[in-house]
Amino acid sequence: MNVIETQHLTKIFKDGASEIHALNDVNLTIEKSTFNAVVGTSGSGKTTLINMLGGLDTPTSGTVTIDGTVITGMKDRELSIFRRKKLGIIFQNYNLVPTLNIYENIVFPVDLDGRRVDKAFVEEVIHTLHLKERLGDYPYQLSGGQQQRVAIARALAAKPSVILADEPTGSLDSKNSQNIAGLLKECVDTFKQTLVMITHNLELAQLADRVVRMEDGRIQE
Ligand SMILES: Nc1ncnc2c1ncn2[C@@H]1O[C@H](COP(=O)(O)OP(=O)(O)OP(=O)(O)O)[C@@H](O)[C@H]1O
Repeated sequence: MNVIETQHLTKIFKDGASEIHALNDVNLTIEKSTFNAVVGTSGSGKTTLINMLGGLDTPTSGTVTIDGTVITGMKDRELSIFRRKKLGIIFQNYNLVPTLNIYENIVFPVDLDGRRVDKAFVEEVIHTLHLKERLGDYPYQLSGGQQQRVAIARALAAKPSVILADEPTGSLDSKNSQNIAGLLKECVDTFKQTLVMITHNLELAQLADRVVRMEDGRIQE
């Protein structure tokens, strides 16, 4: 079953008189419960693609379907509810809530949705991400790498069917990157989640079931 599908997905950025074709007629299907790495040179369209899959930006043309629902053209409110229920997005800038402590940040999306937190699972995530000692702290007290780990924990805690990640281990050392990639892989296998992760790290890409290679806004598998 395909959990993600794009049809003729195109994004053109206008820059003065010139146009940048960041995505060029991308037709991508991603199967449920798979780990997908997106690789490609700088400027090839990876972040633009992830933003479109997460409904964070609107395509110039084409559509995105997630779990059978066409999200393209959805109203903002509808889209943010859909996103909260179905998607875990790990941003490059962590977007933690400054007035909530680390634990509250991690369970925030689940709380917002009025769902029960799976405490045992959240504890495992916290343990793997080495956040146990920091749960009562506030985001400003954490380093960039620690904040990144909180953002990953937050995305996983809600057990979304799709996890979108843009360089989730970008500011971490190689051992921590491997551990976190291992945890993400475990989530894919255990909870049948689907992961689409941009990475420049070829070691991490090797853990993936599929490597999607982008070049000039197109997929070159
Ligand atoms: N908001 C924007 N306005 C104008 N051009 C943009 C915008 N966002 C992206 N672009 C352009 O679209 C192209 C694709 O950018 P994108 O960020 O998707 O690449 P990327 O593969 O993620 O690169 P990197 O690996 O460096 O993060 C680039 O040429 C970029 O300059």
